[in-house]
Amino acid sequence: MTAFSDEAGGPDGYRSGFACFVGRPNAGKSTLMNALVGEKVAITSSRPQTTRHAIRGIVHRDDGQLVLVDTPGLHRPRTLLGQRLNDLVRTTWAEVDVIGMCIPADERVGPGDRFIAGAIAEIARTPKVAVVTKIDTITEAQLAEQLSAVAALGADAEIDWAEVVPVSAQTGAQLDLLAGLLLDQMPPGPPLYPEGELTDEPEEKLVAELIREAALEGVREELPHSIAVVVEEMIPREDRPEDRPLLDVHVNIYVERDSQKSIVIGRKGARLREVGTQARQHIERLLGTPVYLDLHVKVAKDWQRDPKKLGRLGF
Ligand SMILES: Nc1nc2c(ncn2[C@@H]2O[C@H](COP(=O)(O)OP(=O)(O)OP(=O)(O)O)[C@@H](O)[C@H]2O)c(=O)[nH]1
Repeated sequence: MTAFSDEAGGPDGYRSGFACFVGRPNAGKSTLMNALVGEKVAITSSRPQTTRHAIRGIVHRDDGQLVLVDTPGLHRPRTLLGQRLNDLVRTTWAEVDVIGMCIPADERVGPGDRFIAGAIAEIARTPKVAVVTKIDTITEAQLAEQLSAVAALGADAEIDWAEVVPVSAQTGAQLDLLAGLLLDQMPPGPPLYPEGELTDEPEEKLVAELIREAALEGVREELPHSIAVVVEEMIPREDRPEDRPLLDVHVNIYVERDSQKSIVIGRKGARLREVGTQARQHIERLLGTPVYLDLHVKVAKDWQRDPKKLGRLGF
């Protein structure tokens, strides 16, 4: 008997993978994730990113590792960026190993829940667990009723719930059970995040994309493909109080010509400031942390035609 299985390279019976929680506003997602992880983990204080998703926290157990990732909310998309964010939400859903849908015990199942159930139903291959939250607020009889409403919600959306689990993040009831059931949906494998190991490049690409979108907004005609965005550095600001982290994000925006540089910067820098404000909000939403965004506009002459420059710009 060896301590590690051959195929997976992890300890025997050990599972690991990604989970995300969805649910309408106020469903108790954040409270649940914090309770599962045990303590508030600011994304900047531990940034073991190997996916492009913001990691909310990691549940370490003897039998496995559960990585909880954050998704921004699904919106009615009004802009291209909004559309992007929705795509991002769906991409996250499709890439995790299990989706937990939170439904509060103390509110009737409604249109908001049906909208989300319909959307996750489209992610056909990913197992879905229904989590009835805040059960400390209701009686057993009410819980029984809510459980049948949740079963009906699944049936209507053609979701086959892998599990339906009532929990309370407040009292801690059934949290351990939930973690175990989520872990059951994970593939066998070694821990995904050995402590201290970081590779956050893919996340930086995503941040770069958000900035590029914001920079192109309104000037797409003038500089269709002439903008490249490179995130030079993302580092947590030192000497910040633990509950008030700040992530410094240093970014270069490359254009091909001086004339394009002035377009991006705008009159007295007004446009660039606007781009920064807009992009920062989206980045903060994505990463779940306050961000200081430092944007510089540089000219890389004809970068689109220069293979060396293209390489440096990440193409
Ligand atoms: N009694 C009780 N209240 C809870 C529980 N979990 C969450 N709440 C409360 O429900 C409210 C919403 O919880 P959140 O965790 O912020 O919900 P959310 O789904 O993350 O909300 P959004 O960020 O708006 O999407 C908060 O006031 C919580 O304190 C629980 O288990 N029991």
